[in-house]
Amino acid sequence: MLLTYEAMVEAAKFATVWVPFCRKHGIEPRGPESYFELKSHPYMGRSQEDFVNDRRRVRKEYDEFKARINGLEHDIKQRSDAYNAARGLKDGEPRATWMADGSQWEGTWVEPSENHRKGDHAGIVLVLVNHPSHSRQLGPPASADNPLDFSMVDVRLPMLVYVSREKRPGFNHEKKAGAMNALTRCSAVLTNSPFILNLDCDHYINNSQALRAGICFMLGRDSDTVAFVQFPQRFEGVDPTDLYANHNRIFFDGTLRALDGMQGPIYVGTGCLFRRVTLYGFDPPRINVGGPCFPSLGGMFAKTKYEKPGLEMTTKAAVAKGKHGFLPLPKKAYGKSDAFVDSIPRASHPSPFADAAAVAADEATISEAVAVTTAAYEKKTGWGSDIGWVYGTVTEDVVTGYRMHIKGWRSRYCSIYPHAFIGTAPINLTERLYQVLRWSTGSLEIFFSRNNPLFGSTFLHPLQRVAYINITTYPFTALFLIFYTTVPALSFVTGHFIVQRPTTMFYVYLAIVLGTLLILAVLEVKWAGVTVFEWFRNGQFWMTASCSAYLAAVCQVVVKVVFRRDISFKLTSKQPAGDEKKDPYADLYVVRWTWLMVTPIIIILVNIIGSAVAFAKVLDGEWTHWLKVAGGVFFNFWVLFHLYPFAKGILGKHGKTPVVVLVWWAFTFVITAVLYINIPHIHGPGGKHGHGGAMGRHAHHHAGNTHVTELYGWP
Ligand SMILES: O=c1ccn([C@@H]2O[C@H](COP(=O)(O)OP(=O)(O)O[C@H]3O[C@H](CO)[C@@H](O)[C@H](O)[C@H]3O)[C@@H](O)[C@H]2O)c(=O)[nH]1
Ligand SMILES: [Mn+2]
Repeated sequence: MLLTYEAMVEAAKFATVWVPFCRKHGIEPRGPESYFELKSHPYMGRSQEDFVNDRRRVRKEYDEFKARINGLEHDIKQRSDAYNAARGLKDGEPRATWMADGSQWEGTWVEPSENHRKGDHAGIVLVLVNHPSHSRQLGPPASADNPLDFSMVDVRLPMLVYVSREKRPGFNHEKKAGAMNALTRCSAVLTNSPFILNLDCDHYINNSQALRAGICFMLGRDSDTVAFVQFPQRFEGVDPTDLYANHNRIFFDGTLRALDGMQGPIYVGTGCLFRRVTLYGFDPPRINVGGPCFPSLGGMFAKTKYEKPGLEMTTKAAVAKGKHGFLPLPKKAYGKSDAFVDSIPRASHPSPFADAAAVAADEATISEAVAVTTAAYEKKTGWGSDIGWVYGTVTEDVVTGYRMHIKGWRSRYCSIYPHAFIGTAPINLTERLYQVLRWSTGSLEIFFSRNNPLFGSTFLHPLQRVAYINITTYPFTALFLIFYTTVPALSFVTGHFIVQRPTTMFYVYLAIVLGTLLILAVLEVKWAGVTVFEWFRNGQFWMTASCSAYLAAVCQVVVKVVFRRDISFKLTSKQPAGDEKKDPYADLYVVRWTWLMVTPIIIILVNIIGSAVAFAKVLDGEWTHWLKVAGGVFFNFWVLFHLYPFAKGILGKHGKTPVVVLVWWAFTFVITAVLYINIPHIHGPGGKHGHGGAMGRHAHHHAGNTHVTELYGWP
């Protein structure tokens, strides 16, 4: 949409001031919004006067820039109305949207019409800032209309291009994966840099050294087998108590970092630096994924060893003659653009063609760049399967990284401080549940696809395979969790218990499971640097997500696999901009009802009622083993403890007062207990049927009168 384009034009204009200013004074962070919000003293160690003046000036420029951005929508509309009026359009004639230079905008129009509406428009490639020169370019000294002295500063800006791929109704554009593939081809034609940084639209660069840090892992000794460098995702705008575990610390600082000791972290969609050729389906130059534990297991059964193509295959002459034999896939798999295919050897062997000035953004290049982003380009090619981002799942990231790992590529984890990139997270319960629903659905889709990690090539490190199996099957935990969180509490009501008299083996299993959990927890807290509080938050949100989103994901995927119905992708909406100043976390307690909330609510009720009934039975004298009852009730409370953030979330703005949840729960508890005692009911044995068990053993007989509760197992 023209709005995005013109906002980029404004940003490019502001950058001519902002970037040299940052270079001159070593400004950090480089995002102007976060920089100007800094509370700490920004004057430390800098030449006072010059800096203070420059800063004041840039601040003013920034405020004006923001005002222009905010006014854009209005300006574009007004300008277009003026142009359209000047042309004396009759009623019913389409009203075009006009660019500042007086030409018609090709993309989506303010008033949609044929070929100019969302999902139906031509492709557009517009160069906003062209290739910078290779040598330093100093700026102008201070002058009357420009008080900023840039005479000692390099003022070059990197190339900046607006790309909007062609969209047609009824065409599967493959969402983000499709967008990334179009961008990859487009950038190959325009710049063909050997490395690609991929950021979501809701992320920004927070540390100017991030790229350099990442590149080190790509260029260092022995790093030619590294396909991508993954940075942890960091978020801002999350409430301080991180009610729904948005920071995901265990995953980023524990899991991803641990994977670094094997073949490398999985690709998580954003904050990732790629080696371009790995996206083209190239194999690594060597296989060395074994690591210290399994030095030769990786690739042990591999039939073919990859050989690096001779450089003679990639010379200009050879390429001109159409010798594309060095390509890992047939030439036609890459699509019909010769310009694109010719860019591949230059990306895989950049040195002979180091002369990058050869790449010019002339008219022919631009029309080629548009051509590779057309909707039909990928028809009958390998894009989306063997080349580029992989299609067919809503979590294209995991599977794209996976396909590189099974070729024997490694990946690296790069965590730096200040955080390399920062993004926004959904702080609202509903959005958060939808987000994990999408992730868990995507994971299962991968499991039920040809990319099931059970069958991946032997180049995959054995433990890496275990990690991939875990990441594609974890939603199944929902089935067990639902059982664990309801059956014990229901047993209090019905009086039938699954575990009658735990055996020694039962206790041994229990001890092993608890011991493992404890070791894991210690590792996560001590080694990954996750605080104990964050650790609990993680556990709490895991239970919430598991009994709602994971369960729904399992159902959705079963429907997809059985009935072949497609799953729709909903963009995660983040907290709305606007009255941020008032309460930045206002969205946290906005309740939007969803079916995903049903199971957790049921589980909460079942556990409160179960405990209340048990309590009543003891009061009533029906049960005498009160200590054992207490054990079971404790387990119910443990479940409730995990669902506490969820309960807070659904209470909406009342949940802001922490005690309110507890008051509600206590109320339900008391009512149930009182009702149970006062309503006449059948005391005594039941036991017509047994429950199936995920508890390690089944009770084969129900001793009708034993009112004994025991430990039910621990989640
Ligand atoms: O049709 C689409 C939908 C999404 N996007 C991009 O995809 C990103 C991810 O979508 P978002 O709504 O921000 O989802 P999140 O849940 O925040 O994203 C996480 O999960 C996704 C699915 O696993 C990954 O793709 C993301 O990189 C990862 O940050 C967006 O920022 C967009 O840049 C598109 O380009 N086209
Ligand atoms: Mn996102």
